[in-house]
Amino acid sequence: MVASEKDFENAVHQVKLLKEDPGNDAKLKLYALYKQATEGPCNVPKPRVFDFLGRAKWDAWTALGSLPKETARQNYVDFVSSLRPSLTSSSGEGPAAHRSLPESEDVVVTSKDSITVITLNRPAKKNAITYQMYQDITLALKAASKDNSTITVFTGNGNYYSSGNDLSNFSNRSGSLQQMYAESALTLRNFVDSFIDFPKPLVALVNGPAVGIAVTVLGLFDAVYASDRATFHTPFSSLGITPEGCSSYTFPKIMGPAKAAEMLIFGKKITAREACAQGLVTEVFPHNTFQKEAWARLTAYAKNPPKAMRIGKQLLRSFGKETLHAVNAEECRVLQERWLSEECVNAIQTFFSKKGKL
Ligand SMILES: CCCC/C=C/CC(=O)SCCNC(=O)CCNC(=O)[C@H](O)C(C)(C)COP(=O)(O)OP(=O)(O)OC[C@H]1O[C@@H](n2cnc3c(N)ncnc32)[C@H](O)[C@@H]1OP(=O)(O)O
Repeated sequence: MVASEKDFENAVHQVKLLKEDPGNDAKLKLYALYKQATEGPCNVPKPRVFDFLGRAKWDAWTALGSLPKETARQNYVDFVSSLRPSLTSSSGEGPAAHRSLPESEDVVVTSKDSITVITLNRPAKKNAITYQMYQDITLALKAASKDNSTITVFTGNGNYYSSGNDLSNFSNRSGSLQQMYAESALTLRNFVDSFIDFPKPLVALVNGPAVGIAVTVLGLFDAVYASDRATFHTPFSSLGITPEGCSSYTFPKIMGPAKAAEMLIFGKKITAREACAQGLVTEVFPHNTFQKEAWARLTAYAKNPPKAMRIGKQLLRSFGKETLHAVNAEECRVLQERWLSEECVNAIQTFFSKKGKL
C-alpha cells in the first residue's frame, strides 16, 4: 500500500511528538527522506567543509539519489512507525496509548465509577486551549477509547468551561508562518478527528461560559449538560476566522440554518437555556446543584451494559462519519488561510493590547 498525503503529514506530526531523541542517524534519515518526499532529489549546493551538520544532511539527502517522491514518502512513514516506542503516539497504538493518565497539568485525566473524566485545568486563563493541550486532549481521547471506562466526560476547572483557542498559540512558536499554520491546521484536524471517531458515549459538563472551539465540538458529543451560568459563544467573524469543529455541518443540522448562522457568522452569544431550546444542550441545571445532579445522572448511566451503549452510539453516528471527516478537512484548510489574513492578525493584536474582549 502507498502512503497517502495524510499518512505522511501524520508521520511528520508524530516526529514532533517524539519523547526521546532517536539519535543522529535516525534524525538524518528522517531529514533526508522528508526532503526527498517533498522536494525530490537534492537540489542545493554542497555546504562548506566546516559546516559539519549541513554537510551531514546534504550527504544523507544526496545519498537517496533519484528515489521517487512517493517511495521516499512511504519509507518515511514506515521509518516513523518503526520508531513508535519512543513516540507519544497519537495513533492510539503503542505503549503511550495505554497510559491511564497523560502527564499534563493543563489537561487532567481521572477515573471514577467507570467514567473517564478529562478536565481542562487552566483556570487562571479561563481554560484557554494551548497548542500542547490540543495534542494532550487528542491523546487523552485515544487512551479513553481503549480504557475500561463506559463513558467519557469532558469538563473545565474554575468558573469557565473554556475560552477556546489560546490566542497566543501563534505568537510563541518558532519556524516560518506558513509552516506554523500548516502544523496548526494538522493538529486541529487530528484533534477534531479524535472527537468524530470517539467510540464510547461522550458527555460534556459545561460548568461555565464556553467560547470558540470549546463550543463547536459540542456538536460531536452525545450529551451536553450545562450549568445555568454557561453561555455559548463563537465569535469567529470578529476574530477574522471561520467555523471549525465540524460546526459548519453539525450546527445547521442541530439548530437549523438560521440559528446556526446567528451563532457562527454573526457571533451571537446564547445562554444555556437558549442552547437547550436549540438542541445543542441536552439539559440545564441550576449552578448550585449542577455537579450533584449531573453526576447522579452520569453514575446511573455508566451502569448500563457498555457494549450496548457503544453499539448504540455506532448506529447513531457511524453513517455521517465520512462527511464529518470531509467537513473537518475543509474547515481546517480554510482556517489555515484565514490565520494569515489581516483581519485575523489585527483581531489577535487587539485582544492582547487589552482593547478587545468578547
Ligand atoms: C490551533 C487550533 C486553533 C483552533 C481555533 C479555534 C477558534 C476559537 O476558539 S475562537 C475563540 C478564541 N477565544 C477568544 O477570543 C476569547 C478571548 N478571551 C476573552 O475575550 C476574555 O478573556 C474572556 C471573555 C474569555 C474572559 O474575560 P475576563 O475579563 O473574565 O477574564 P480575562 O482577564 O480576560 O482572562 C483571564 C486571563 O486569561 C487570559 N485569556 C482568557 N482567554 C484567553 C484566550 N482565549 N487566549 C489567551 N488568553 C486568554 C487573559 O488574557 C487573562 O490573562 P492575564 O491574566 O495574563 O491578563
